[in-house]
Amino acid sequence: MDNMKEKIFIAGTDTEVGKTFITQSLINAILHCDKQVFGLKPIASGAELIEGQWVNEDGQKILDLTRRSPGFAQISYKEVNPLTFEPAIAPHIAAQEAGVELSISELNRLIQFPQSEYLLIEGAGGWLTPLNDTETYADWVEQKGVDVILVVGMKLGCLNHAMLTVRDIERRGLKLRGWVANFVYGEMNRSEQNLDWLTKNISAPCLGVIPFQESSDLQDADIDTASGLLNLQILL
Ligand SMILES: Nc1ncnc2c1ncn2[C@@H]1O[C@H](COP(=O)(O)OP(=O)(O)OP(=O)(O)O)[C@@H](O)[C@H]1O
Ligand SMILES: C[C@H](N)[C@H](N)CCCCCC(=O)O
Ligand SMILES: [Mg+2]
Repeated sequence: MDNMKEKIFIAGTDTEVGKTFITQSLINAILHCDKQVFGLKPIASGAELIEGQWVNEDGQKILDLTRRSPGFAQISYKEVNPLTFEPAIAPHIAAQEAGVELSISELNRLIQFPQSEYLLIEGAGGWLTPLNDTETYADWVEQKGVDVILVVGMKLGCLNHAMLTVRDIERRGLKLRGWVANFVYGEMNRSEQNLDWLTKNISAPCLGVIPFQESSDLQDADIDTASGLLNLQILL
């Protein structure tokens, strides 16, 4: 029986805006509600060889949390991150260099959505990250018809990045479930006014405002803090 309630793609206004941190925080929050959740990082670039396996940091972080979910303690790295490229560059270039096909059909071949109450899928880079010369990651999301949560990296320039992304998500007929303001770059001038503008201009709800976390390497405590600031009501 299909017990899947929610399938959500975590998009960002750019690379390094906190998609992984917010994905971890969402998984953590869902686990605290005693729900089953599986995190996927289908495509990752930037990896190191560990015991004969290419491992990406995002993939490992999402695997570690997913393994805490009921029934998923034994899942393998590849189940979370099937496509891993060594250099930390645009995935379509990394794939080309590695002689690996990166396409919608290849994603569909490699990824069978696991049976889980919640499925969170972290993208790579921004919304229109290419898969190849003709397809983007967003095209795959559109084909799968999954809902989207957008992580906005709060900085000067993010209003434009956020609205371009929101408009393209909506143009594709996808549902934007909400957005998260992540102060990943530290303080921002006129942050309140910027938050206010985003709130007025994005029709989907703001699920949380996450302050800059001081720890140099984000730990479980930071994930707990962010989880506590996320409003999951729309998902539960
Ligand atoms: N609120 C925050 N406060 C402090 N540091 C943060 C915050 N959010 C994220 N970071 C840090 O910023 C960096 C980028 O975050 P993260 O890896 O989650 O970005 P990303 O959008 O997933 O990037 P990618 O496109 O590579 O997947 C990481 O070092 C992370 O620990
Ligand atoms: C390596 C990096 N951290 C991400 N995983 C991939 C970023 C892809 C960006 C593509 C682009 O230029 O828009
Ligand atoms: Mg990431």
